[in-house]
Amino acid sequence: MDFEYDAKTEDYRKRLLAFMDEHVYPAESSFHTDGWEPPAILASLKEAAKEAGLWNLFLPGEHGAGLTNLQYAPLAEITGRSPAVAPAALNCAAPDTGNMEVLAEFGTPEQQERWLKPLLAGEIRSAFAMTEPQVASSDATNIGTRIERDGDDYVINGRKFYITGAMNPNCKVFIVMGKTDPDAARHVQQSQILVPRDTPGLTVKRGMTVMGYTDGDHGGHAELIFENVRVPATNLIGVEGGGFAISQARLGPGRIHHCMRLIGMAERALELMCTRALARTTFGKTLAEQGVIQDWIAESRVRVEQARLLVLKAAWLMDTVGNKGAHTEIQAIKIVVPSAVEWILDKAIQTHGAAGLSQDTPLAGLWASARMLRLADGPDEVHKRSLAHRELKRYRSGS
Ligand SMILES: Cc1cc2nc3c(=O)[nH]c(=O)nc-3n(C[C@H](O)[C@H](O)[C@H](O)COP(=O)(O)OP(=O)(O)OC[C@H]3O[C@@H](n4cnc5c(N)ncnc54)[C@H](O)[C@@H]3O)c2cc1C
Repeated sequence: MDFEYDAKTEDYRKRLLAFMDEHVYPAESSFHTDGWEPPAILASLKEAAKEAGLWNLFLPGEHGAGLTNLQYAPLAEITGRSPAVAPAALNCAAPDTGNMEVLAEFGTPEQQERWLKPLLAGEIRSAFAMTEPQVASSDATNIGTRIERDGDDYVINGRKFYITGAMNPNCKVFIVMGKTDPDAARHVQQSQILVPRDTPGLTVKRGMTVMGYTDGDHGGHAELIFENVRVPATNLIGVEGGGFAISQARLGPGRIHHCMRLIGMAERALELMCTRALARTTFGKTLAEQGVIQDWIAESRVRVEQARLLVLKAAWLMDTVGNKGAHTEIQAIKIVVPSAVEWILDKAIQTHGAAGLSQDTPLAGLWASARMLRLADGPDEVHKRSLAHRELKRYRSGS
């Protein structure tokens, strides 16, 4: 087993680390806004990233940088050190990454020309609208929004919430999941369709915070109302009834990208924890000399290494046996990594005392991100249920 990065990954890492020092960390304070608008500095960061050849790193194949998951993992980790700034600057931010993957894989040439091209160029943003406030959306078969065929159009009615990116005025298109045939078999009732933001009948009702944070450009989550929203039938992605299968295809990469970035968040938290522990003295000793703090530091290092190894294994499996073959490991990392990183952030906050809860360090915002990732892209319990089913299947008689 070879634990070294290959030459291409090393080259990207070196350039990305320099980009973080030169552009990303100095821009962080400009991203601390209470509003929903993307900070003005983002446009110049994107130009700098393009110039540095650090663009669309997440996307394998002809449309992106052509990196494998294993090559992208350590790079996404580095961007996770500043998750509100770096992924957006490099055009590697959710939910656009998943939407670009869907359009690259399932989009028609016309859909790719109209939406994928400007997304790849970083000219517009997009959102993915599945979750609904009225139903338990962790079970995607509950989704009730109707997408009904009417002549050459589809007409959409429904309500969505926590739709990431929708508060950003530059978010020009939504991929909406809804039911085209409620009477079909459970997993072929749903379809996905492209809805331009300015379509009549679509209302961005309100912004939704995450534990009080607007999430700015990184999130900007919103509640949406669809009232007789009419789009041409050619806006359907793939085939009628294919929505569930498309969701499954997008979630594998989306989940691992989140986990890769979480590792970077944990590394940053550990760095801050150690620096603070060495700098503060209580009761005649530095915090770094207190046994309990040493325990947190050691535990943090061990947990982050375990998490990283599991993420890298999942990435390697996605490259070698495909996303489907890596299903168990993708679920495993979605269960393990947000919790591990939430724990590390909690200890880093505690080490900082009151300052850890304030806007003077990035820790409180990072903690909220780790906490929300125990829900977003599926709650822990749902991943555990599905992993346990697969594990039990191995021992059922006759299987
Ligand atoms: C910050 C943030 C951003 C998001 N962005 C998007 C987005 O861009 N687009 C989008 O469509 N959605 C988005 N979501 C929504 C997210 O995907 C859903 O919240 C998630 O899938 C859970 O659905 P729910 O909220 O309806 O919870 P429910 O389905 O009502 O579940 C509630 C709780 O029930 C428990 N539970 C559920 N099933 C089981 C089970 N089988 N066994 C045991 N316990 C169970 C879990 O503890 C779960 O947390 C986002 C959410 C957040 C917080």
